[in-house]
Amino acid sequence: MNELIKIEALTKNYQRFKALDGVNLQIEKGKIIGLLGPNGSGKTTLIKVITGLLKQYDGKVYIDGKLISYDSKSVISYLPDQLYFDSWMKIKDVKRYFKDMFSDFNVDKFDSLMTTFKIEDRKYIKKLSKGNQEKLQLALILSREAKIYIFDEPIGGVDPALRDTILNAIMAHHTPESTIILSTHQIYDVENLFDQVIFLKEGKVLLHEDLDKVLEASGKSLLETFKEVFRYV
Ligand SMILES: Nc1ncnc2c1ncn2[C@@H]1O[C@H](COP(=O)(O)OP(=O)(O)OP(=O)(O)O)[C@@H](O)[C@H]1O
Repeated sequence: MNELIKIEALTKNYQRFKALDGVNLQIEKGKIIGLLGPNGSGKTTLIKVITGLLKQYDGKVYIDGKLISYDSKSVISYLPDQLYFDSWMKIKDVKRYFKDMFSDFNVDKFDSLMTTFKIEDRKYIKKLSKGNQEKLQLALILSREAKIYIFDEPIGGVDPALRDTILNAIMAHHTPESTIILSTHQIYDVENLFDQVIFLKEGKVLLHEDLDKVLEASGKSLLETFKEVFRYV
């Protein structure tokens, strides 16, 4: 089965505000997908639904062929953008925690990523720089042998050199069996990585298409296309 995520008529209201409005999506395996849209378009809300953090909504969400449930977490590797660690925790503690929590957590992969990122095990997480915290988060996500990897702004607020390191690590760990969903505003840096893009606007899917087709139809870069589609009046 090629379909890893299927979403039918998904609507999410926050009180009377519609954050997601009748979203239908089918996401296949083996893809790298850019989830793009302006501030407030519903990207994080959609990610929270797919990852099971938000449970109150209308519509149906299937993960790996089954209606979303607590078990769906076993095929999705995701960390919320705000990570909360106790002040006593060192990297080796969070590694142990992940090993206990997720049977698919690959310790060797984690250690190798931390070596690549030059971060030592005995460091306190709270004392890491923002960039190193981003790298730790990335290593935790990538070290699971999951089917779906979701990144919400993995390169927000990091320097351009680190951006490349992070994007290279994501690319290096991608397999034909897994799908990556990457939400970002840094379109210029990532547009060559995507197989497909999803444009969200005011809670609706404006476009879900192969990147090649989008570029061919517009005759412009993805960044230029994005700016044109979402231009503020
Ligand atoms: N808990 C909440 N209560 C009320 N409104 C919310 C809540 N969470 C999100 N919203 C609203 O829902 C809309 C979609 O928010 P969401 O965070 O999904 O957008 P986004 O596309 O991820 O934005 P950004 O690019 O700025 O991160 C926004 O208008 C936001 O203000």
